[in-house]
Amino acid sequence: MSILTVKNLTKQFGGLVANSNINMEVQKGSITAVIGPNGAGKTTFFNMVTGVYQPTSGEILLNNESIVGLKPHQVTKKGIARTFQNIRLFGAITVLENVMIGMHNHLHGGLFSTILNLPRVRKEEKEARKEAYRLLEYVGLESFFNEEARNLPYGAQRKLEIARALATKPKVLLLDEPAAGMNPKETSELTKLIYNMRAELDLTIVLIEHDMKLVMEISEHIVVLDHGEKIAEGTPDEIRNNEKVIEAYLGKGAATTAS
Ligand SMILES: Nc1ncnc2c1ncn2[C@@H]1O[C@H](COP(=O)(O)OP(=O)(O)OP(=O)(O)O)[C@@H](O)[C@H]1O
Repeated sequence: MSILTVKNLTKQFGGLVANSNINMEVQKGSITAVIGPNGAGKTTFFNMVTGVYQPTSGEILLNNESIVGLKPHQVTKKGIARTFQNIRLFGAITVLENVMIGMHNHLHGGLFSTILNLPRVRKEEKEARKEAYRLLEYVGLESFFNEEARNLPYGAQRKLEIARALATKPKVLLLDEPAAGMNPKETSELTKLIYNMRAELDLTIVLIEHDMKLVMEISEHIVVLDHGEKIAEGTPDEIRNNEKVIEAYLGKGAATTAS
């Protein structure tokens, strides 16, 4: 069953067509990768799905319901969360507080009740802290809970972004280059985390990634973009051996090196 469907999705920036008539179905519970050379339109695609950009034309359906026209926070509420290519954390507040920010979409206490320090709000905040800590444990960052986010090593900051995205209780998680800047040990931990999240949290995961070892190891389905167009899609084996993809992106050694 397709949880996320895009139909003829197009985005133009002036004369530049960043996404051209993209059609795609993301199966519920799958791990899908979107790959392609720099400038192929991958992040633009994520930006449309998350409401950051409005498409020039085309449809985006979450569980058969159109999400075109929604603002980013409304898309988050519908169940799509993301991380960013350039990490976007609040550096000067703690790791735990960064995760709590991800929760504000489903907390009830408004400004007035917060100012009045109502018992209901205090209780809610206490529970939010507990839940945030639990998410930090889940991604393996609990020992950093009281650190300022900017003091975390790079790989840990990437994991913190994932914890914050999980705090919004998503159905679909979009990861934009989650392994960028990670060392091999961190990448292998990340691979495990992605697998576990999908299995344990009933998630569908879509990732943009240049690390082909990770992509080939983890994805069930791969979509390849080049110059804004979808040039191929299929299983890792099909993509690894696809002439067009080898030509545009993977290079000649791909069939042997990224296995
Ligand atoms: N806000 C914008 N205004 C104008 N052009 C843009 C904008 N956002 C993206 N583009 C252009 O759209 C094209 C696709 O960019 P995009 O960032 O989606 O590529 P990408 O595949 O994510 O690349 P990378 O792998 O380098 O992150 C590029 O030519 C880029 O310069």
